[in-house]
Amino acid sequence: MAKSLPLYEKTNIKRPTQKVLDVAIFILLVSLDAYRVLLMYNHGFSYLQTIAFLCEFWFSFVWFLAIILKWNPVHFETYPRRLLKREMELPAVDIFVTTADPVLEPPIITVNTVLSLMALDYPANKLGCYVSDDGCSDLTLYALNEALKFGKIWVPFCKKYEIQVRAPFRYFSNDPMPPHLPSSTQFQNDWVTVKEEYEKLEGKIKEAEESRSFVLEEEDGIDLTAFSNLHTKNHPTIVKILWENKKVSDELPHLIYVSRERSFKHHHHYKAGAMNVLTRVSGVLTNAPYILNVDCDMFANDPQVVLHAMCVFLNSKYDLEDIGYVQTPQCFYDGLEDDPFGNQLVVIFEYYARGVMGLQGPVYSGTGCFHRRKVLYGQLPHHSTHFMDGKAYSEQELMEVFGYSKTFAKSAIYAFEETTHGYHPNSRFNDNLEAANQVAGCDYEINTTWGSKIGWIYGSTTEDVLTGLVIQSRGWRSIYIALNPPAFLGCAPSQLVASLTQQKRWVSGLLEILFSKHFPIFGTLFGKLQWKQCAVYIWLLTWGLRSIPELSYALLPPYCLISNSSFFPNMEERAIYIPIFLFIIYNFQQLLLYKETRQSIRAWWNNQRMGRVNTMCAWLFGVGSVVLKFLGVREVVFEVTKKETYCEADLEHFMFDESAMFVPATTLLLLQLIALLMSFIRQAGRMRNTVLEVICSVWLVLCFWPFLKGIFLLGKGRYGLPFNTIYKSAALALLFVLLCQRTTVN
Ligand SMILES: O=c1ccn([C@@H]2O[C@H](COP(=O)(O)OP(=O)(O)O[C@H]3O[C@H](CO)[C@@H](O)[C@H](O)[C@H]3O)[C@@H](O)[C@H]2O)c(=O)[nH]1
Ligand SMILES: [Mn+2]
Repeated sequence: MAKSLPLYEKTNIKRPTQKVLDVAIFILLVSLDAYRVLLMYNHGFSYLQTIAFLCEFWFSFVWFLAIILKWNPVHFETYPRRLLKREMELPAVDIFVTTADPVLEPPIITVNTVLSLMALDYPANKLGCYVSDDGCSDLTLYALNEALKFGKIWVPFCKKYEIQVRAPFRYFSNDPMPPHLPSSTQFQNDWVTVKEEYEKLEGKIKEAEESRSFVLEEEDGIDLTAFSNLHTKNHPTIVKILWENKKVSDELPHLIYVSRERSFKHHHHYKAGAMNVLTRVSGVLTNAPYILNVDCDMFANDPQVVLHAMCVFLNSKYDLEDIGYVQTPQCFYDGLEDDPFGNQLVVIFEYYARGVMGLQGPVYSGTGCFHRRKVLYGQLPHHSTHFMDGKAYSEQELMEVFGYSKTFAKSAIYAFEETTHGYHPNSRFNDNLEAANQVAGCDYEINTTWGSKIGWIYGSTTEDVLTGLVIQSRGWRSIYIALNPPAFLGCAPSQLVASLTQQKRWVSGLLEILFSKHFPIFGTLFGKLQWKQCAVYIWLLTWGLRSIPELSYALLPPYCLISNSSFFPNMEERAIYIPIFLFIIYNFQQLLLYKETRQSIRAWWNNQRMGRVNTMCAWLFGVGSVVLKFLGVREVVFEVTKKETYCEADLEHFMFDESAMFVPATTLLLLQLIALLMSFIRQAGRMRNTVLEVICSVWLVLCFWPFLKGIFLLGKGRYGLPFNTIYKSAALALLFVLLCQRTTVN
């Protein structure tokens, strides 16, 4: 009987080769540590050996954490057809889309994401789509409203012909009609009409963007006066119901625009603040028991994705007791060939996310994630109705936790009970519009636990990881589902600077969590974070710290070459095989990962090179910005990534700007070159004692090759490194050389 068939199956993935290599590398690392200790034991203390030891010890520690993380990879297969066969009412889902800047995030991108979500294969009366606009732009509102009109032909078209890709810009991107589509004349006519309509929509939005003037027709019933003369960082709440579904399952889902109140007096907590506002606004309007959230560029690429997620949640009552959220991987469209900036994250999601799935479950990564509302409201696992933090709360007490809106407190009670259709199925939005405006206000959170215990947690620019950590510390598990083709597709930064800025923000955000009261070990000691999961979080949160040992280690070869010393075993010692094997096996393993995920050798090289560039540029500065934050000098800010609908050719080149981020990498490169040159002149080919140091230096030069080009292209527009960066780096490099020589004299 269909009813008894499970909605998902969990299988363990076997990766014996990877495991063997992982362990081999770990043994080699430990041997290297032991070698250093023995050396110092026998020959006395040395600064050089101590630094080398500390760095290598750190690398071994990180590797150990990574082994825990990757050890039990798991795959989840979900069966939406079986779900549909179970004759049950599907639960409502509120969908949150966040956008923050109409220039960096062009409205046409947001609109496509919204259209893909409105066209999902799920009863439309069960979906509510909320768009948060932190840019408070009438252009975004206008674009959404136009998109809604187009949606009225797009959604039926997609459903009628079972179109797979439901973001129109992707669907129509191959100009001729896709070959695999039905060939009936009716379809072809429809296809042409819909395409024309989409082009009109695109045209209208483009024109509005360029001319900054547009009119909403009277029949739209939307008043734009709220936007006139407002400051985008200081304005009242604007909530617009663009579409209210009249409980018809094949109509369009609800569509609501929200621009929360902003004021100079209140911190707005970036995306986390926006998500909390959406949680409350949706709470008083639809109050669906499940929440899906995506960034504005992450369109739904599999129309059945909600059904897939529901397979996990609705499989059995037992699952509902402790599954908090379901995360899909972040995948990107139009990735540049061979991933020049190493930001496609394929290996991270395939090996690491699947690995964590075998533990307490994936880390929440901000987009493409389904949460249960009551989990965000602070409920503990294994407590059904009405409980938060294990206690029953009255409406009055709920108002103390959730803020002064009575309507919201009432809705929270429904949320804890997790009724399938959400809140007050018979009321209309208009009845609660006032409450919606109220809960989106700046001061609403004062004296509540929003951002500290409930909702999206404040205090980090990677609010996603922090929120997931808090949820998992309460004992919730999470599930990772990786569909093929990917459930959501978004836009990865297509240029070096944007990519580094993103890395820097991630790293600072992660460190903000590491040095907060949410330090994962507390979650294990005082909460319900499993210890292996704790190791995963430590591995992740310490990303930025890695830049310090990596930088120190990268300085050792040039130091030795300049000062005519060595820190690796020399040719006469058998211990020389340790670093040699380490280097070979490590790179072989990495190559294998790229081969297994069907990426090219070039992609491996680019990623490993970007690994070094990221640590030396972005991560180091990420550490710096957190230090400045803790010194009270400057807050860490959330710099939004620029999004594009398509990528120009020629982007695979490194393009530089005036940013100080490029100084450490350029310095490091110059140092390797000077050191190689000096040692070559001094030893004239007799480099028996420093073979490994030379190899390391050459390897680093290869990693920073694009910077070398940047030096030669000095002044040639964005391809060259700015003069400023070069002379600062040269000065630093010379200083280092002088220091090295002084220490050898002594
Ligand atoms: O004040 C703000 C700043 C950002 N955003 C939104 O946050 C999302 C993510 O911003 P983006 O610039 O795309 O950052 P990414 O680094 O690409 O985002 C990843 O990393 C973030 C921080 O870890 C997560 O929040 C995201 O979900 C995750 O996709 C976008 O939809 C923005 O519109 C806001 O709503 N308000
Ligand atoms: Mn993004």
